[in-house]
Order: sequence, then C-alpha cells, then structure tokens
Amino acid sequence: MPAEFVIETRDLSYVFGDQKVLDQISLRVPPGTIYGFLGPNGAGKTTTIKILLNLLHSKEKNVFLFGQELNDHRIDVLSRIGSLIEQPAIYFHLTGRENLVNRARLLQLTSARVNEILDLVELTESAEKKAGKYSLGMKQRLGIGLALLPDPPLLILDEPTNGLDPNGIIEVRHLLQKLVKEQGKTVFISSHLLSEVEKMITHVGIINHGKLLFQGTIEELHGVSKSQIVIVTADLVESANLLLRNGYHAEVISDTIRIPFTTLGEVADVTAFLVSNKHQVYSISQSRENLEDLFLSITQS
Ligand SMILES: Nc1ncnc2c1ncn2[C@@H]1O[C@H](COP(=O)(O)OP(=O)(O)OP(=O)(O)O)[C@@H](O)[C@H]1O
Repeated sequence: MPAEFVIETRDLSYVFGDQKVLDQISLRVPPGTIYGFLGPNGAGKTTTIKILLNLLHSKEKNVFLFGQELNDHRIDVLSRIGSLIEQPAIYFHLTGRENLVNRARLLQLTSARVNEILDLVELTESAEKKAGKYSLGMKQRLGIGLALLPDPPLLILDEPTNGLDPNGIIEVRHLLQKLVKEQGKTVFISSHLLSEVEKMITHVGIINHGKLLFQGTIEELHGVSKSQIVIVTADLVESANLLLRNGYHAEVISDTIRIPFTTLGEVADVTAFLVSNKHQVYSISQSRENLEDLFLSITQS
C-alpha cells in the first residue's frame, strides 16, 4: 500500500551550536501534490531540505520518506528523490544536451531518455546551445531536467523561482504542474515569496524561526484569511463615525469603510442601519485579506 505521506517529519528539531534552527517541525506532504514550503530568509527551509536529503543528519528517527524511516533506508529512499538545492550543477561550457548526456552516462541511461527530458523541460530547440548562454529560467529547467533523469517520484527544489523573471516563473510553474498531472510526481518546493509560487502550489507549510506556523491546502490558507465587509457611502467619514458610535469596528481604508465580517446577516443589518440613518450606500461587499498580507501577518506575529 502506498504511504499516506511522501514526506513526513515527526517533531523534527535541529540545532547549530546553541541555536535551535528547527523546532518540532511535523511536515506532511501527500502524494501527487505541489507543496510550497514558505518562510522568510533564515526561517529554516534549507536546513529542513538538507535533512530530508540526508546532507545534514537528524539522529532521531523522525524523518519518513515514502513511509520509510530515512536513517534505516537511506540508499533506497534517496534514490527515489530528484533534488535541486542552491545552484544547479551545470557545466556552462557544455550544451544543454551534453550536460544531460554526461549525467545520463553516469546513471547508465540511454540517449532516448535525454531526448525525453529535453522535451519535458522544453529545451529541445535550445539543446545544442551552450548552457552558459541560457536564460536563468532555462538554466533552472535544465537543472530540473538533470534531477528528473532517473525518473524519481519525488522532486525537492530549494527556491526554484528565486531570481527568475515573471516568464521564467510561469515556465517553471507549467513544468511542475505537468510533472504532477501527467506523471503523478510529488513536488516539494521552498520559497520566501508566496506570490511567486501561490499559483502553482496545492499545499502550503509556513515556517518562521524554525517553527511550522501553518500547514494545509492552499484553500485552507485562503479560509483563515480575514474577511471584511467593504462599504462605500456618499460620506465615508460621517458613516464610519456613525458605525463606530454604534459599536461597529469601522475603519476608513483607501476610500472604503471596513468592518470585520462575521455573518451575512450582519451585512444586511449594517446596510439597513446606514440606510435608515439616511446615509447613501453606494456599494457593500465582502473581501478577503490578500494572501501575501496573510503570509506576512503569520510570519511577523
Ligand atoms: N552551517 C550553519 N552553521 C550555523 N548556522 C547555520 C548554518 N546554516 C544555517 N544556519 C542558520 O540556521 C538558520 C536557518 O537557516 P536556513 O538556511 O535553513 O534558512 P532558510 O529558511 O533556508 O533561509 P534562506 O532562504 O536565507 O536560505 C539561520 O539562522 C542560519 O543562519
């Protein structure tokens, strides 16, 4: 039976000297997902990834990959992970194809596999160009292609969108989504910018100061964002004062009045209250805190 989680850590902690950089992290990454591991610089993302890849050792047996404990099944588990951490190991004086052929030889893979990968990462047309002449996005896709050569079911990518322009981000997004949809892979990516990965991820873990502050689906993250009633009236200040005098937590923010949303019934009450007090209501709607604000409020609290 396949494991419930492709990656699972149970209360994983890690110290550098006397600095606790990971504090009881319990990651749960279901198969067939794109899991965004998010947090500001220095939060502990790379340290976690290094532990998952056994580049740093956690002595306690609390890291499970494909349902197997990492220390006990190191070789088997690691052979099923493709990874990209820090800079991709690319030879810039070689072409994209030569880079892949070199690695394929080491892995005893055929040139047909190299062609498949070039196709997959959409570098067939630039295959004979020197990798040093590639754009950052192309280099990143070549790096992902190298990681994909042995066809691992799990890809772990540390900041794959870092430094890419918007087009580069879209290309990486399409590639990762294709890998999950068409090939059933699981992808774990870290980023310090929610906005760069928000459109590609299905699951989120938010880490700061070594603690996992949120974990769930992207919909669940939207669900915890604060909802507000947004009101526009003929005289915002008058209306806001009236609401404040009557116990509503009203604020005027960029040409609107905002009240924390509780129920739809309250939306109706507020509207009726303003109208009955002869305030002209131009519009009333419900808004959600944007995801980036939410991310900042989680990581800064
Ligand atoms: N080799 C090391 N020795 C001592 N401290 C380290 C070492 N590597 C990382 N740290 C510290 O551990 C903490 C977490 O670092 P880590 O690199 O995991 O964060 P990160 O979330 O990946 O951030 P970034 O995106 O900046 O790499 C930081 O305070 C960092 O200074």
